Amino acid sequence: MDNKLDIKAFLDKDEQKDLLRLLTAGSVDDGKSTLIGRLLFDSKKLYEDQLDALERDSKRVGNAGEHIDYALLLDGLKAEREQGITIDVAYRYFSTNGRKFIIADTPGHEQYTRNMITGGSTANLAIILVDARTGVITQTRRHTFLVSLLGIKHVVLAVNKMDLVDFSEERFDEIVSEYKKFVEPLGIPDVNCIPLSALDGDNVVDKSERTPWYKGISLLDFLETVHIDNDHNFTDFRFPVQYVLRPNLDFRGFCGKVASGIVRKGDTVMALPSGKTSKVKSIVTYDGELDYAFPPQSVTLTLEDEIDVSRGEMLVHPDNLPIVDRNFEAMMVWMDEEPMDINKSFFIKQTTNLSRTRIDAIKYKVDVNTMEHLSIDNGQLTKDNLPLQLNQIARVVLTTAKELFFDPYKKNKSCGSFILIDPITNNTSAVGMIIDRVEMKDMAATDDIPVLDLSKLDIAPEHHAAIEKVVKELERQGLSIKVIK
Ligand SMILES: Nc1nc2c(ncn2[C@@H]2O[C@H](COP(=O)(O)OP(=O)(O)OP(=O)(O)O)[C@@H](O)[C@H]2O)c(=O)[nH]1
Repeated sequence: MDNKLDIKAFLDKDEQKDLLRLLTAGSVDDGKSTLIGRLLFDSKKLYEDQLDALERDSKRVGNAGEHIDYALLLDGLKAEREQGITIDVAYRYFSTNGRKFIIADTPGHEQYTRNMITGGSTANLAIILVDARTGVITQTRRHTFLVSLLGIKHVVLAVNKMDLVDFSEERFDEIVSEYKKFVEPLGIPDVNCIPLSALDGDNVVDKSERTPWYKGISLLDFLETVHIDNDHNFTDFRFPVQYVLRPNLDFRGFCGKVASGIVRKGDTVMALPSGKTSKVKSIVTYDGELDYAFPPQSVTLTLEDEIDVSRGEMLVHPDNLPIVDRNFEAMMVWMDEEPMDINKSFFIKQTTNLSRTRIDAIKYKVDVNTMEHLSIDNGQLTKDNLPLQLNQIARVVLTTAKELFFDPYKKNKSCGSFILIDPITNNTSAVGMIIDRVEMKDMAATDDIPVLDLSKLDIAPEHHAAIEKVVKELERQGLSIKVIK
């Protein structure tokens, strides 16, 4: 049997490959488990005893008739779910010649929204499954909305069970056009639709002869080649200090993970909030010194001057500053069984910074199934407006006790996200994605970026470049404006 894993060769080669993190979402019975099982099986990442057990169990309890029931590979997870023991995200690992993959397999039901948020928080790509017979349904919309909220840039709509609609091109086109209509306003940059049969393996690893009208590539080919390097922010250098290393009086190093941007030896850096500047003397790692570092490398920076920087503070380039503020608006997902108590103060953790915070207002809640905004009276909770419950999403205004150094999430995931921690139970109460500081409210939200239409202004075209420069500067400060020429 050639599906056996050669552990030694696998480990030797595996280290150097690049990693794609993906999230799978679909509703019950769309075939998610079968698809993941098929990917593991066809990419030859199963042990021989697993294969024997799979064949045996398929005959005994499988749901796939004469076929091997690939979903049985994932049954451990299912059993847990049915018994309600854990509702955690299951992570699965496989690799091909080209890439390593980590699949976050999240349950599809609305009650598991928080699991999807957890599983998707680091994902590069989301596979959203639909059954070709039923097409786009409420869950498809909800999952796609959450994916857009998490800023996942690549989506594959996997139209599964094409064998049950005779591999009909018309049916596929119908589903794709309905999906595209709904997905376009969400602004996900890369959306791909693939007709599949997870059960028979069509277009999963190899292109299928049964869909000659489909001109794209197979799912695995796509996963192996999708370009994700540009998804990182290499522009805005942010170095949240994790701790200060001072083994003796001659050495003071600032340890942390490069959250975004690139830092080079000799760069002038500014410490926030003090505003003091110095030059990077060395970039030290466990494996030796580096000339430059980029995300997500963990490094220790030493500076030429003795400036005071402590844990939770940040090193940045002085000509490219984050927003420094105590107020901001964010989209927030409630993660706690305990509903939100608006009178309570929470801990907020954003990068390595920890502060106290209170929730000033809920601007609106989002109905995750219809994406409708459910407005709240004047931003305040009233007795008719129940506070946020588990899995609910809202646009909120927060005020923190200390200044935070942040970017809008759209621009910088690591510095634009935070969690709220309940100070009494220590539970993670909520996760949030920062939209902008409060003064610029309504400016950078996905649904209401202001538009500057140059063609409507009485300004000579030779001055447009100057205007664009101003707009770029505003963008750098976190204010998004769309310019139309
Ligand atoms: N005909 C056909 N059946 C499929 C296909 N993919 C999955 N199935 C069947 O659909 C049923 C559900 O598949 P699963 O993989 O268990 O679905 P799931 O989405 O993981 O379901 P949950 O884990 O319960 O959410 C099983 O009987 C599968 O054999 C397909 O491409 N074609």
